[in-house]
Amino acid sequence: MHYTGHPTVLAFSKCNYNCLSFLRPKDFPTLQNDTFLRAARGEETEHVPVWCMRQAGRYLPEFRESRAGKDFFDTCRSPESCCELTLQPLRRFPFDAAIIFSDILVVPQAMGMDVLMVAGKGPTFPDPLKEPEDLQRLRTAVDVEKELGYVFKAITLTRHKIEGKVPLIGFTGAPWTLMAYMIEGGGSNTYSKAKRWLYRHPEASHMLLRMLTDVIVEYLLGQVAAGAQALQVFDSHAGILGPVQFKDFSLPYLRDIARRVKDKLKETGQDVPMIVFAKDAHYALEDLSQSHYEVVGLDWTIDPRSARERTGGKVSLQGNMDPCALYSPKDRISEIVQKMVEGFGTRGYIANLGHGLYPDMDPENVGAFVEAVHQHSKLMIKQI
Ligand SMILES: Cc1c2[nH]c(c1CCC(=O)O)Cc1[nH]c(c(CCC(=O)O)c1C)Cc1[nH]c(c(CCC(=O)O)c1C)Cc1[nH]c(c(C)c1CCC(=O)O)C2
Repeated sequence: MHYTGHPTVLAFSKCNYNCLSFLRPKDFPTLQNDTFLRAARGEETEHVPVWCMRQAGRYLPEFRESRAGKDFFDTCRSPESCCELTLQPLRRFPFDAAIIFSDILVVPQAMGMDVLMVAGKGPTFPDPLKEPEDLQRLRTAVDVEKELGYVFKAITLTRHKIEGKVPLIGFTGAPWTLMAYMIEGGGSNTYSKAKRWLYRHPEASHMLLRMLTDVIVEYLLGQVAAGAQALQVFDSHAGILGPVQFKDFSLPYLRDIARRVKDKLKETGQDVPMIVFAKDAHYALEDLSQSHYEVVGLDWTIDPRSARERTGGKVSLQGNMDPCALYSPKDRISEIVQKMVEGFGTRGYIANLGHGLYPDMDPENVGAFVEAVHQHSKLMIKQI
């Protein structure tokens, strides 16, 4: 990493994590490209902003090199590493936003659960929640600053090091998605252990979801205080629920998170756009567009025009190219992007993929995607 310029940052590079406290969330460099923030608020832009979920990831050789031989969660706990990994994609592509490198599973860790990242298997909980009694194992009053302060430090450091080029997005997992991991113990095709709780132990399920919601609200507020300029809530396993269970076990908590975060931020005169990404929950689009989030993120199973109709202009939309379209030749990517942007329209729209980038994707094609969004949208906006 090259630390240049500001003397405090220079000093920082020589010290370790423990002496980061002097690096306060203040005097951040002026934001030069606010296209993403304007689009989130439905304001006019000169081009459609674009970023990719998992833009800091294994498809980049420099990411693989930085991560080599290091434990995943040790990397998450190192603000310097998180900062470097967040900045890597920005050095290659003109993305309009950065997302802090971290993971949604740091929240269950903060609540007292062990989570390991096992190569070839993914996230693994050695001791998942099995029965409602297991809720007693969780910390009741989580000291978010103490348990997750390392994420806040990573955000503050990164916001300085981005030098105002683009806004920095903070994020969290949604209560249902985190609950699913905590009970399942890892990834699953059916999430049937977690869904079993919903049918068999609805009260305990709501108790766990409420506990998660309380931690998430504080966590998101801490991220904003540390320098996050937008927030995304990932409900990656929303689709497995179906409309009835989503309305009962996910939506109320997603709403509660947005309302509580916004109410608190209003007290201090802050306004930070919030994005909800409930993957495969197309059945809930109408509800999601009235859930206090400025932006609704979409996976690729939703047609852009019908998403616009169903959300009735109430929110900005983000998404939703099939990540696998990046396996196409570059001219085909450009055509697919053009259709997508035409479908969504250029106002109140943030281009993204419908889910994260995969490790075997060609960085050059990611570059072609970003360029196509900028190029087509600039032309379309000029013609309006
Ligand atoms: C479900 C979920 C997780 N983590 C996350 C989600 C929600 C988004 C989604 O639906 O994908 C969120 C996440 N995880 C990561 C980010 C970083 C920011 C970014 O998008 O660039 C974000 C936003 C880094 C990461 N998190 C992870 C990686 C890859 C592992 C590595 O770097 O060694 C990255 C870049 C690990 C991870 N962490 C998780 C999974 C399923 C995996 C993949 C495991 C595997 O493929 O082996 C849990």
